[in-house]
Amino acid sequence: MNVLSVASEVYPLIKTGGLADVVGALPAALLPHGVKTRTLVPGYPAVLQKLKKKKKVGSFENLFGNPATVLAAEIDGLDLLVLDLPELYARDGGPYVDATGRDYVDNFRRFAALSLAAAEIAGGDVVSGWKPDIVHAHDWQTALTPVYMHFGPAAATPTVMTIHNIAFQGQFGALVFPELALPAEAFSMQFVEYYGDVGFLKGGLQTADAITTVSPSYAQEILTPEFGMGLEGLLKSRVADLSGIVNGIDADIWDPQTDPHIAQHFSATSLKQRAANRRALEERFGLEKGNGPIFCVVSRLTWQKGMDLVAEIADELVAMGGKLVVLGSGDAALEGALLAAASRHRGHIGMVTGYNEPLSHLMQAGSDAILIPSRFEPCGLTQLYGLRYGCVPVVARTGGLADTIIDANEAGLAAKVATGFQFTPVNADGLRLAIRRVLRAYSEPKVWSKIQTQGMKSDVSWATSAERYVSLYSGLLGKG
Ligand SMILES: Nc1ncnc2c1ncn2[C@@H]1O[C@H](COP(=O)(O)OP(=O)(O)O[C@H]2O[C@H](CO)[C@@H](O)[C@H](O)[C@H]2O)[C@@H](O)[C@H]1O
Repeated sequence: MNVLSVASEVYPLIKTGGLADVVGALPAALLPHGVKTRTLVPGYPAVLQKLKKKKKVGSFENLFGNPATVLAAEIDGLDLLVLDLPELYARDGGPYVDATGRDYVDNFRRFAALSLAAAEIAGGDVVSGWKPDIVHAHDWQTALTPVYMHFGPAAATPTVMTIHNIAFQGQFGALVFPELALPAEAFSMQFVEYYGDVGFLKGGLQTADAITTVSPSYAQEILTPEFGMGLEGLLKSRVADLSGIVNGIDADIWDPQTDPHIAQHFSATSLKQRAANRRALEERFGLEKGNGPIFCVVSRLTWQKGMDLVAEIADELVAMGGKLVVLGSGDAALEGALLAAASRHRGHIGMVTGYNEPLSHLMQAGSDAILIPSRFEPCGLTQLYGLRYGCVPVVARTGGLADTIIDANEAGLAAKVATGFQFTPVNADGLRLAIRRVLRAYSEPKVWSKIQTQGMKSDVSWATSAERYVSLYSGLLGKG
């Protein structure tokens, strides 16, 4: 089976968040099942620079007014198609924002072009000798793919639309519609019209044959007004085609026994070796040496991720005997509040702002617990990395966090299945209580190491979820 996966980012070429990790790791997990994935991404400078060998395999004379080339390349086993269209993708900033952090004004065109290219490739006339059996689009940036396919040459090819985060919907003013090269009838309730605007994700959710999101709990939550963010009605009407498949992690990249970014390798049977990573972390963040637990945060600094709650309880965390290290960037006010906490508690709270992949590995290896107080979380990956690294997850009971962490309550401990701490309600009081529970468990080394080892033994691989994607794809092909 051939799958065309289309996304705006893919690890290890370009990453701003968890989407890239998933798009980068899923193909290898599908391969043993006979599913061959080609991944189409935009030719941002960061992507083109990293490709050693690339071969032109197709072209467009005119994609929204510009010529474009489709390049084929391979990196770390990923079979890539890269849409080289300098007028839209050769920019100085990131994939979505300019160097000053503002959204590119032509994002609708940049990602409509990616989606249209995917639809044309699915039609089979662009990359000679290759045509996918299934097209899998990820998030709003590629959500017009099934819409273009519906009105184009690949109307019969089954499509899957995956929601990684419904908060980002790709909503643009109605004025952009004439520029999208869609027939007039597409500006209607059944397609892209969304409260009088154009909704990219809305169009994809209307048109795709199957809709998935990245955990079973989030699949339920987005049917409610609290989490559906305006799309709950549409999703309810498509509930028969909606499923939640939990993310896995790339167990080769995130392996404490081989990780090149950590100070000392370790496993569930050599947890003492984690100490060298703790020392490296203390040094990196200027922490005083001591025995209390080190909590870490590796996150975009946003309201979604509950980072205001971390800032709010930081003083008490230190007063209770804990230490805190934070790696993240995002909202300036949240960044300021966390930096202020770090300067109030030098030696006890450390912060590094920005994006730093190697440091994120050391933090999982050297901290005792990872705080994830998200207000909503489609799946979450950092708690899965935490499980694998013996860095006990302390999570809000929501979405994929609720699905992947087993609470260390008495029953969970007695049954030897507990892997972390869940809390609700998701507010400062909830987080405070959770931290108190962590400190109590940490003071009993036997209890603590049991939680760590149980977490390290839990299956965070892609194996089960890859099977679920394969049966979803097969079901769609069977439907014909
Ligand atoms: N400053 C920093 N430096 C280095 N690395 C950093 C970093 N900040 C974050 N990261 C990394 O970025 C990734 C974040 O992934 P998440 O799944 O936690 O959230 P995100 O909201 O991006 O993803 C969305 O999509 C994914 C994929 O489906 C869902 O799991 C999730 O719930 C959804 O919100 C992790 O790999 C993390 O280590």
